Formats: sequence, structure tokens, C-alpha cells
Amino acid sequence: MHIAVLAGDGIGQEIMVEAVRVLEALDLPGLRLDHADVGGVAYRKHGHPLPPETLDLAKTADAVLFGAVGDPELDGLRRELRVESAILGLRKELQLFANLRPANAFAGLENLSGLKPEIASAIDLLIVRELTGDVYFGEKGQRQTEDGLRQGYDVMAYDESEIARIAHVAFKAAQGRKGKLCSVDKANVLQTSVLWRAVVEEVAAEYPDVELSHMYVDNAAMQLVRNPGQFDVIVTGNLFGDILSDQASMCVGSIGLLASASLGEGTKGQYEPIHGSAPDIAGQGIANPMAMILSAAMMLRHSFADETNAQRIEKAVSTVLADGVLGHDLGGSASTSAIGDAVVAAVQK
Ligand SMILES: NC(=O)C1=CN([C@@H]2O[C@H](COP(=O)(O)OP(=O)(O)OC[C@H]3O[C@@H](n4cnc5c(N)ncnc54)[C@H](O)[C@@H]3O)[C@@H](O)[C@H]2O)C=CC1
Ligand SMILES: CC(C)CC(=O)C(=O)O
Ligand SMILES: [Mg+2]
Repeated sequence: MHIAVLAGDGIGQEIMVEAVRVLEALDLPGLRLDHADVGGVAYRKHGHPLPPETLDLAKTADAVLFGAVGDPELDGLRRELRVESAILGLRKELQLFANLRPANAFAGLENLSGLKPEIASAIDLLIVRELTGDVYFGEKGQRQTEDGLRQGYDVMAYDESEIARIAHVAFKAAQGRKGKLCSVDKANVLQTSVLWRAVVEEVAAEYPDVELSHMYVDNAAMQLVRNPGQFDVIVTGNLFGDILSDQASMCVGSIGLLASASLGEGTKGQYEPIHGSAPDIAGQGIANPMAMILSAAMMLRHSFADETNAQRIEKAVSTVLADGVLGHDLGGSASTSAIGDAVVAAVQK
């Protein structure tokens, strides 16, 4: 069980400490954790946000546990060196095209999300976000128009094989859940989405047991707040999935609660919270480590087929939240390490 531990920047460092403590508390046989620099930390030490030794470790390890990258002091770096390029680079290099972002209600948090409690408590959905295409990876740049105006561009493009492979992941996920898949696009305006919808329909023929629907992304954003309980699995592109998952996190209660798994064809995966480095709270010891801890649970499930320990972590997190050990993001006063302590104690019970 060889894990590359890439804590990254800002609160990434703080929450990773807690996730590692939880993993160590499980007494996993053969657990080997190798740490490496990524993001702004890596740029400052090695001159690149994704140094070759970090990439090598990520490639040779069985799985990657990733904190977050992002350092406002380095925002002016040229595109290839922007610290966020490290995460995009890892996803591309490791061919992790499927990002699973589950969002489910936690007992005790029903009153904290801003939604009516009966609406919030019905949340049990999975966003399947395509991760290696779309505007993040299309041709991009800045140029001058014929009128001499500066113009920025990012090409949105998906080919049919990219759409089909993420659709298969989503249909299979729906088969293992409530059998409902909603494909989210903007097919009333975007040609990329017209193709997306057509290919998802073609793939649907192989999954007659899954009920497929389509929804425009603007409506989906609204429906996530109006009635999130209507969704089982959502499949969508990179940009829409990025935005909708941050939104879904607040329907549950906080962005500090949502984990994710980035997967490819094999068992290798990268596991990370959906949030970023949160520079506004970094260094204060108040970041919520639950998303990072739950990402470690997803790692045990997907990369090591260790459902027992994945559930041990997930149950511990639920218990700690239900007991009212809440971070500042949820209106409580528990510090990052106090939340970590509580989860460690709960997994050992
Ligand atoms: N996967 C990654 O590495 C990601 C990196 N980023 C980068 O992170 C930096 C900050 O980006 P933002 O847009 O501010 O997004 P962010 O997700 O870092 O923070 C958004 C807001 O949520 C709060 N927040 C986030 N995680 C939290 C946690 N665990 N506990 C409590 N509060 C939490 C922050 O304090 C902030 O107010 C940027 O450089 C951005 O590019 C953003 C998203 C993902
Ligand atoms: C650098 C961004 C693409 C990361 C992000 O916001 C995400 O993956 O959710
Ligand atoms: Mg995001």
C-alpha cells in the first residue's frame, strides 16, 4: 500500500496531517507514505509546481493523496508555471479522466446548509465530472483582434471517445446506486454539448436498467438548491462539474466536507478534497479536515478495495459530526487538529 502524499499549499498542509493520522490509526498492513512537494511549495523549493521527482513518485505509487494547490503570491507566474497547473498536470499524466464527487447529507447538519432541513437531508448524489478535457485542456491563449483589442480564449472541445468513456463510468455508478443518471450540459447553445448529449444517448443503449435524463447546466444549478434529492448520479463536463460540485457542497453544509476520487482505467487514483488551498484561512488551524479524511476513505475503497476500512472512516466522520464536533465553517469552534483527534478516536472505537 504505497501512497504518494502531496499536501501542497495553504490548508492542504494542515488537513493532510489529520488524514495521515487517521490512516495510521487504522493499522493498515504494509502502509507506506512517501511525501513530496507540489504547487507553490514546490515552485519555491524546486522552481516548478510539479517537479519531476513528485511526478515520478505519483506514477510509481499505488495511489496519490492530494491536499490542494494555490498560492496568491505566485498568481503572476506564466501559464506553464502557475501552481494550479500542477494539479492539471497530474490528472493528465496519470490519465485520471473521471472525477467522482459524492455529496450526501450528514445527520446533525440539516439546519446548517441554508436549505430547508427536509430538503437538505434528502441529498445523496454523486457528481461524475470529466477531468481531462473541456476548456481546462483546450487550446488557450491571449491574442489581439483585428481591431487591436486584447482577446482571451479557451477552446471547449470533447471528442466522442472522451464523452463515451466518462458516460460508461457514470452509467456503471448509477447501476450501483439508485439507477438514475442525469447528464448535464448546455446543448441549447454549445456544439460540444450537442455531441455530448448524442454520445450519452448512444452509450445509454448498453444500460437499459438506468433511467437517463438530460438537463441544462443553468437549470441544474437551480435544481441543486430547489430539490437536490431528485438527483442520483450527475454526469457532466470538466467546467460544469467543477462549479456544480462546489455548489453541492454548500447544500450539504460546507465545502470542507466534500471528498473526491480522480480515476482512470486501472486502480490508480488521486484522492483530494474538492476545495482549494483556502489562503484566507491558511495557517490559523481552523480548516475543516473532513473532506481530506473522506478522500482517504475513497482511496481505500477505489485503489485498495478495502471497503471495511473505508466505511470505518466514513462512519467515524458521521459520528463526529453528529456529536457536534464542528469546525468554524459549520458554525462551530473545533480546530483542525481537534476534529482530527475526534475522528482518530472514533475509528479506534
Ligand atoms: N484542487 C485544488 O488544488 C484547488 C485549488 N484551488 C486554488 O486554491 C486557491 C484558493 O481558491 P478559492 O477560490 O479561494 O477556493 P477555496 O476552495 O480554496 O476556498 C473557497 C472558500 O471556502 C473556504 N474553505 C475551503 N476549504 C475549506 C475547509 N476545508 N475548511 C473551511 N473552509 C474552507 C475558504 O476559506 C474560502 O473562503 C486558488 O489558488 C485556487 O486556484 C481552488 C480549487 C481547487
Ligand atoms: C485548479 C482547478 C481546476 C481545480 C479545481 O477547482 C477543482 O478541481 O475543483
Ligand atoms: Mg473546483
